Amino acid sequence: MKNISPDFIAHISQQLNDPDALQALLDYSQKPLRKSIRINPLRANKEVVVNEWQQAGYKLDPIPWCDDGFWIDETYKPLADGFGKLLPHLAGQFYIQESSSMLPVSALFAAHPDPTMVLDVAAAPGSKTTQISAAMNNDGLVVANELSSSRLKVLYANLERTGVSNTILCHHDGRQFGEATKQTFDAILLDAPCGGEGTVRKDPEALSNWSLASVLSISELQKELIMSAFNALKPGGTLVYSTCTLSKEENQLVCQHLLDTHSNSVEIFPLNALFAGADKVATPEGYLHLYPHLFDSEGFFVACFKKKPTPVTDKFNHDSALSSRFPFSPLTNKEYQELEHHCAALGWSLEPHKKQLWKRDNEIWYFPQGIEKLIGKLRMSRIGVKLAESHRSGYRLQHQAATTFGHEFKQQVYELNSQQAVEYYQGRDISIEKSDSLTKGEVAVLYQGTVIGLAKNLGNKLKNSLPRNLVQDNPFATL
Ligand SMILES: C[S@@+](CC[C@H](N)C(=O)[O-])C[C@H]1O[C@@H](n2cnc3c(N)ncnc32)[C@H](O)[C@@H]1O
Repeated sequence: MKNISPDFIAHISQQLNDPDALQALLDYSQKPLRKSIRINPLRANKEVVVNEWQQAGYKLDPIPWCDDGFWIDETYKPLADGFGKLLPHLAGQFYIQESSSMLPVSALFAAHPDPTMVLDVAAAPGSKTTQISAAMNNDGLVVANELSSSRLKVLYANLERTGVSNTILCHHDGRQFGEATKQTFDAILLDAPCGGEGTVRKDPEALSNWSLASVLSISELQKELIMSAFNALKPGGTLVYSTCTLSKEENQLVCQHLLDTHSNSVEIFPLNALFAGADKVATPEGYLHLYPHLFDSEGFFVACFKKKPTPVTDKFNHDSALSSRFPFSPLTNKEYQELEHHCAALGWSLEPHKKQLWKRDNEIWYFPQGIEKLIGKLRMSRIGVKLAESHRSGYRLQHQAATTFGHEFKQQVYELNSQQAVEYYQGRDISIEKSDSLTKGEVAVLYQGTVIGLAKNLGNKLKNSLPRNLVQDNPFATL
């Protein structure tokens, strides 16, 4: 039995104003949450992954608001705990993501189908950043920001695992963007820090210490964050505000604060028709307010706004730069040609990426398109993908070069079977039959057609090049 504070029940009962809905909410709060995944088109083919799950005895039910999202029907076979250690998950073929959490990004792309510069204000652990990058097919640029340093590391690990290459990681307070990068982004997601009232099915203690004082206090932060995000939006841009909480104080009233303050320049983009059945959870304003019992999910709130395309009077006069240091420079022609020559051994042409290659000391990096517009404005913790390091003996490709661009390699690729892939993730070398199609040196290793990393072909074995921090204790191959 979940421990739900009577103060919360009294508060939400007033807002719901419907005894049957309250009872349904309390009943569903006691039920375990059904699990869901989002297939990652950057690393996998949807049909192949769905087929794999079906072969393993699971039914996957499509989530109506996300083309790549599925609920896992465990009726016939319960899922093992820790299925994050499953090879296709380690390979980034899917992301374990609660169904309602897929909604904000769907709303953002419905309102703004082709953004080139996106800001994710509160991004860790990265379920929505990875969803955004997948929807952009890794093109354009996403600033993924997170205030907490420990959560920033998890965010980076998830971007790395899922083959995302178009992000800049930042570690700012989200309230700084409005001044540092005013009118810069086509689209902004503010998946705000919140009271988490909608998460009780997953976290039994989420509602045990509820207090109105803490709801009101966090709503002040949310108001500052939404105002800052709106200022960072280009005219004509789209802002999505979302939370996993239920009280109006953290949802509708935060949105109302934006509407009241910017009444001349903001309009609501209604979400009533976002997916079949959306009207069932739509508020009179056109926001979506999912109580857990309505779609058998977590509780969630999503609102979408457009900044009117007319010029707006801006109360800020100057961008207030958060950094001026940028220790990178573009590659010289000679450096580019040397690296191109090295990559040719893998049948990989760097030509399409030429303008996005930068260097710092002996490191070569691939940066997202549009980075120039942000240089000097933000302190960037990590940009794009580290491709290679130069050493006296020549270049050495890095793990992420393979996981991000490995699908472009035409030679020196080796498909591992399940047992070999398990050994690869355990950090072990892999014995192979001598292969005529491989020369000695760098090889990209694949699992189920997805490049999972690099190895060095020594003839009868592949020497493992998986970075130490990615080595796993108990990876497993079958569901
Ligand atoms: C709801 S979670 C974000 C979940 C994430 N969008 C996802 O889908 O994986 C909110 C995040 O906001 C971060 N946060 C809290 N205060 C912040 C602030 N002032 N600026 C930026 N991020 C903040 C928290 O550390 C937390 O990671």
